[in-house]
Amino acid sequence: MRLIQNMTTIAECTAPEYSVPSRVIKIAVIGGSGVGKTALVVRFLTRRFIGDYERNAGNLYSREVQVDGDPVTIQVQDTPGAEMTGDGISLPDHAACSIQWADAVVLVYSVTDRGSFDLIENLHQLVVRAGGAGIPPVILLANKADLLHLRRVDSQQGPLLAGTLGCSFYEVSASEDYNQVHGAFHRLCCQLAKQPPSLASCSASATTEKRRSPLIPRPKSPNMQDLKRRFKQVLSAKVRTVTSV
Ligand SMILES: Nc1nc2c(ncn2[C@@H]2O[C@H](COP(=O)(O)OP(=O)(O)OP(=O)(O)O)[C@@H](O)[C@H]2O)c(=O)[nH]1
Repeated sequence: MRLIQNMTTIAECTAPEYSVPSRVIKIAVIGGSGVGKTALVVRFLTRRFIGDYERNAGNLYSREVQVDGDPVTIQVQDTPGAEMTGDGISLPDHAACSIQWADAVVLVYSVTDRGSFDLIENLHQLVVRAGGAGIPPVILLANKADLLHLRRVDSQQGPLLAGTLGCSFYEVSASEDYNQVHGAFHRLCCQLAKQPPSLASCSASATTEKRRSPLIPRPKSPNMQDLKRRFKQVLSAKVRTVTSV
């Protein structure tokens, strides 16, 4: 019951009803496995940090928010983790499709995982190749900044890499700091919302449609139900723990 009340509060804060159709902004979140992609997306959209997630199958989350006073529907595509293999990078099909679909890409590594940092340049190349003439805006997020004792990527390396790639950089902690996470995503949304509809996405964006091959399946449909299910799972796990003590 408490959970439902909380969800209602979140919905009231961030998803008011609008009478005019809102602009749609599509963001794909890409990175190595376990870097906190899901945690970041859920933190941004719900303010909450949930410690445990099933391995990522690639959910699409959708929410209406206000950007500079205008209603905007933000769709955030969470993706399965990329990995480095002997012959290069292995990116699940779903993540590759998401790059084609998105208006903007959030590249994520964990400061505790050197391998995830080493993937970023290759992932950026994939984004550039998928974008063709119209490379989408990209931001680089270094997550898990709270785990100081486990740090494997120096704090100067992220900004340096971002400078080389020509994208903005944010070091964040999904677990400790909502404002950092929100700030990074929100600035990206503002940037996209300022672009004219022909460049940023609206429901029938010409640019996005051009980049999307008819053979590429669309990412999974909007899934707030899945979020609610996860909250319930976490809540019932906590209740079980309390009962068993
Ligand atoms: N300490 C700390 N842990 C985090 C942070 N972000 C995520 N985690 C933890 O890291 C683990 C992986 O987080 P996920 O959000 O599932 O990562 P993912 O990138 O979606 O993982 P895959 O689904 O395997 O691709 C979970 O145990 C999270 O609780 C953070 O900022 N700080």
